[in-house]
Amino acid sequence: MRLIPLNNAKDVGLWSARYIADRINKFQPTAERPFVLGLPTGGTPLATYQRLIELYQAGEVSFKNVVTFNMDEYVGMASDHPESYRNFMYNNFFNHVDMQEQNINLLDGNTTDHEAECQRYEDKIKTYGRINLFMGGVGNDGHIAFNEPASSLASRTRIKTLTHETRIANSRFFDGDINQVPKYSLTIGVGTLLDSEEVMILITGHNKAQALQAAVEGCVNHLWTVSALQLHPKSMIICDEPSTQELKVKTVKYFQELEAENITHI
Ligand SMILES: N[C@@H]1[C@@H](O)[C@H](O)[C@@H](COP(=O)(O)O)O[C@@H]1O
Repeated sequence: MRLIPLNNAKDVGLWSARYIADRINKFQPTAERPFVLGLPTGGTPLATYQRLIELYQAGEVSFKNVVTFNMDEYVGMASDHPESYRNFMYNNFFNHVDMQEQNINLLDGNTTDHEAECQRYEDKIKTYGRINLFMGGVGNDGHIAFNEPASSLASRTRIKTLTHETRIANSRFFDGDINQVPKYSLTIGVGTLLDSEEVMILITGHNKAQALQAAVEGCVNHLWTVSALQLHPKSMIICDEPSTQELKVKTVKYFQELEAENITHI
């Protein structure tokens, strides 16, 4: 695992956007051979999306031959609801770059057959071989996508019940009213994420400090699904200073020194 400790959330956005743009450009995607990018929602990746839009406007990257798969979606929320993850993605990213509509993949949380919808998603990913780079965030309780504590680390795309803690955390997007937060989601599984060629997780803010510690210093454990990154051959966490509060000074120093020496360490 590579850990990139940066100063603040803005730097996390700048660094991660530059990394994504460089990966796309190096890949030289074409219509026949697109770059496949996994994407999250949430407050954390907003700075990354903003910076990616700026890079696109500056002509430094194009998304014309990029295919995207989003991590998750609420169940039973109208697709035009301002807080649906579909809307979030169009408002904060897709509408501002040259993504092609047919290259955008989102889970449909309004289907009557959740199992078939999740299988469709898994099958669609397989038609591209695998996801080249999956970007993600993390919940306060260490969940990736909506893989809540005690999710199987071999799980695939499926319906999940959201924990009370996650619903409280996400109620900030619903006028602080937990009753408006959906109870279920469709989410890629931990196994789906681990199948990607590369995984990049963004972690910012002191409220994510325990999750970061579990991911880096803890054992692989289904109670902190982000810890499954330790099983991935090419995973990376980009974090800010407040989120490192629970890490040992020695741990942070170790990773800072690796980055200073520019060693790509996995
Ligand atoms: N399903 C999403 C996750 O993908 C996201 O990582 C998490 C943290 O979001 P934020 O970045 O807003 O803290 O929120 C939700 O639970």
